[in-house]
Amino acid sequence: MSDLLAVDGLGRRYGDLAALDGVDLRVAPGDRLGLIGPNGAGKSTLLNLIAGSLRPTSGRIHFDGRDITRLAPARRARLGIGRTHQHPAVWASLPALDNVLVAARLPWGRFRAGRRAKPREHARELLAGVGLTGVEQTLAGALSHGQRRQLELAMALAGEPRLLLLDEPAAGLAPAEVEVLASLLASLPLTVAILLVEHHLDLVYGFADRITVLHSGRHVHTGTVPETRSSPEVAAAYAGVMP
Ligand SMILES: Nc1ncnc2c1ncn2[C@@H]1O[C@H](COP(=O)(O)OP(=O)(O)OP(=O)(O)O)[C@@H](O)[C@H]1O
Repeated sequence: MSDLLAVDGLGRRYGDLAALDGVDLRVAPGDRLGLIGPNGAGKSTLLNLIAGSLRPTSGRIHFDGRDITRLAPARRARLGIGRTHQHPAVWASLPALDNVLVAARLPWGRFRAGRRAKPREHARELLAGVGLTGVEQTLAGALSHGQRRQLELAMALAGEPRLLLLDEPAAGLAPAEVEVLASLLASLPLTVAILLVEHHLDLVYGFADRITVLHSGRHVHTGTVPETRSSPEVAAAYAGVMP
């Protein structure tokens, strides 16, 4: 199958520090790719470069065959790249339902979900799909941290992305909430490819078809879950003994 996302030689420097150093990555439609690595490995940098909130200092990014390296984040979103953040980005003073409605009408949603005949019904369905029923009129700021994560996921899905970038969705969740998240991720449709950045390795191993490992800004491994579990390079990266 042809690539949905192709990342070639991607790099980002901060002065002398290479936060990301010549990384290649491929994501096919419907892929479930886990992106792991110890703290400071460059995972969020790679995700932000793909989303467009950060500009690379080297390399190219293609989405659906189009060079998006210099495109603004909203234009990438309109092409079908959705994301969630390490700290859920929701409008705290708006009810949960309105958060989804607004997300569906933003520039990237206008030509997709925002065109739906019954937007409120659709927004309710999206909330139910992420396990949020009965809190439609609750202000997002009054939701628990786990619920805000679920809400942000519904908001990202409102844009009907073809690629969804998830930045540490399990961070700050209680074990029971991680289980809810795992079933939620498993229920997402294969029309959306998912790139999951996560420190919760059991969650990644249960979810991903393939796993890419970064260390000190460099790609050290891509393989299946069993290959990743038994990789000496991965063990070394986590032991902090990679050169
Ligand atoms: N704005 C910045 N200025 C300087 N250095 C930065 C900046 N952002 C990131 N870095 C550095 O780039 C490297 C990669 O950071 P990044 O946040 O991508 O890692 P990560 O794998 O996501 O880490 P974590 O798992 O801790 O979130 C780190 O050494 C980090 O300190």
